[in-house]
Amino acid sequence: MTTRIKTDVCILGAGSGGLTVAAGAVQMGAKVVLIEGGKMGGDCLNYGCVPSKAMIAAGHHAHAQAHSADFGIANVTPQVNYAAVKDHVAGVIASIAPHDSVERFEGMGVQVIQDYGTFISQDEVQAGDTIVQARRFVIATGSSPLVPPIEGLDTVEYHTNETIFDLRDTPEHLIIVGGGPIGMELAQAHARLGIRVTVVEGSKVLPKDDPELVDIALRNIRADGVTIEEGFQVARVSSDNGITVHSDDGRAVQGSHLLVAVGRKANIGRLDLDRAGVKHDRSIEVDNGLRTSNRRIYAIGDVTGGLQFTHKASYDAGVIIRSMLFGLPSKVRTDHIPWVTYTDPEVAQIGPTEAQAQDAHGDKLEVLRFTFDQNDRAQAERRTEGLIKVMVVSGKPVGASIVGLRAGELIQPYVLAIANGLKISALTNMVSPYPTMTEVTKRAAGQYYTPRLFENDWVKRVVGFVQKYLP
Ligand SMILES: Cc1cc2nc3c(=O)[nH]c(=O)nc-3n(C[C@H](O)[C@H](O)[C@H](O)COP(=O)(O)OP(=O)(O)OC[C@H]3O[C@@H](n4cnc5c(N)ncnc54)[C@H](O)[C@@H]3O)c2cc1C
Ligand SMILES: NC(=O)c1ccc[n+]([C@@H]2O[C@H](COP(=O)([O-])OP(=O)(O)OC[C@H]3O[C@@H](n4cnc5c(N)ncnc54)[C@H](O)[C@@H]3O)[C@@H](O)[C@H]2O)c1
Repeated sequence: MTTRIKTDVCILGAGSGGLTVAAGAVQMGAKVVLIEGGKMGGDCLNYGCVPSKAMIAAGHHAHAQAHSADFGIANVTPQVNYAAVKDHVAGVIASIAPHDSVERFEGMGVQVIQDYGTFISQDEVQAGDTIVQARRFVIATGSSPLVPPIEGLDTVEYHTNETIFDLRDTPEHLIIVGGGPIGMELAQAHARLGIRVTVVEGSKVLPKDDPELVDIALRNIRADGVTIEEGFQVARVSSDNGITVHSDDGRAVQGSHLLVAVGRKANIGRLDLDRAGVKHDRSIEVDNGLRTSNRRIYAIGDVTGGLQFTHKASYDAGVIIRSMLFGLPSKVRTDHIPWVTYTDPEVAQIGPTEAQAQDAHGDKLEVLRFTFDQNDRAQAERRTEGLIKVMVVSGKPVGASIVGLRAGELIQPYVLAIANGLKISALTNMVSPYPTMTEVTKRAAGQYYTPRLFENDWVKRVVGFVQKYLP
């Protein structure tokens, strides 16, 4: 028997985006229905950010055991139990899961339906036996691993981010197809756990980041034992001697396990978007207020393509809550969205890279640089390999790139500055506690004033003159 529900807001997908809308909307007084077909928490909690960062943490501990001699502590070969590492990963997911659970959201007053939703008209969605009619819908159905039609791939057992965290048998040699953030984070984590790893990448590794910074990260990743084959476009996979991947130019790599990490595809297959009047190609088209071609329907997060990060999905949620609940105009922006690849060292970016800023701003661009070897805390940690670049236009930072220990934390002052349109002086006015790594962010900003104050004849003449007459 079919049940009908009328509500203010109906959200499809309980990942980072959908959960943020649900929690915000219900706590501000809207009637909310949340439809989730898979696991509460979506990709980030179950197959993405959380398990990958938990694996990286395990890899970090193993690496520290093997690299302590410089601190006067004998190196030991880590005894890694891969299945126990996976228990740790599952434990971390389980500890966060209650926060995203059906119970917590029902406790807030959200009606949760655990099934996949499909539009049956312009203002109705069916999920199982329930039809939901809503004033506004939010599509937050995320993305799935893209598995390209590579010849022979279907003849071998391969993993994606949806299965690799459940693998408990230690791979002897893991081949990773794709040198994007998923590939590189998991490559280094596995190598540090003592597993032989080869990354095969069709073009260049981490192509969206500044190549000068990527080179610094890659030196360390290679030093951890990861073999990286660039310009290796996988054209065929065969099952001779385990698994062999073949490039389009005749190279081959043979291994025991295969992880495919070559990008994402938007989860739109089950939605029947044409019936809802929602325009789409491979992802959902939205305007600058995140509305689809059906004005009652918004789309947020990975399903819209573009920047595919948890914090972007949550940010989108904030943008639409304003227009959906209060009827106020609300526009999305992306110039202040950072991203971090959690390799060691981390690579962090906000705004344009140096090359992109050069194209956009030409002569108006100033690039400030500061290296980690000038930071005392980095010296104490023996982590002096690192670089920050800040792209400045008319006295304001428009972008920043950092590679180095905890770059993802260090970029935050620039995230604050760019989000609020602050001048570079806002960073130099900051007094950083000594000795902290974050001092590099202030010292980089300080480079803006170095030529203006210390290499300036006019300043020198004024100081000389004032000194003559000062009592
Ligand atoms: C390995 C990996 C590591 C990552 N690491 C990071 C990181 O460190 N930092 C970062 O910011 N981002 C990271 N990401 C990206 C991040 O996971 C995504 O950007 C984020 O999860 C997107 O959130 P979302 O709400 O758009 O979609 P999702 O989290 O994918 O949630 C969508 C939900 O919708 C459900 N659904 C789909 N179709 C329907 C339907 N028809 N009806 C009902 N429900 C449906 C799905 O089951 C899913 O639960 C990582 C991704 C991967 C794969
Ligand atoms: N730290 C983070 O924030 C984080 C971590 C992981 C994932 N993510 C998100 O997930 C998204 C997807 O990550 P991803 O690494 O799967 O995708 P990606 O698109 O960033 O990288 C995929 C790589 O695979 C390569 N490739 C494609 N086909 C190939 C082939 N046949 N042979 C060899 N190489 C091939 C591409 O050249 C590309 O460099 C990211 O763009 C990001 O938005 C974020």
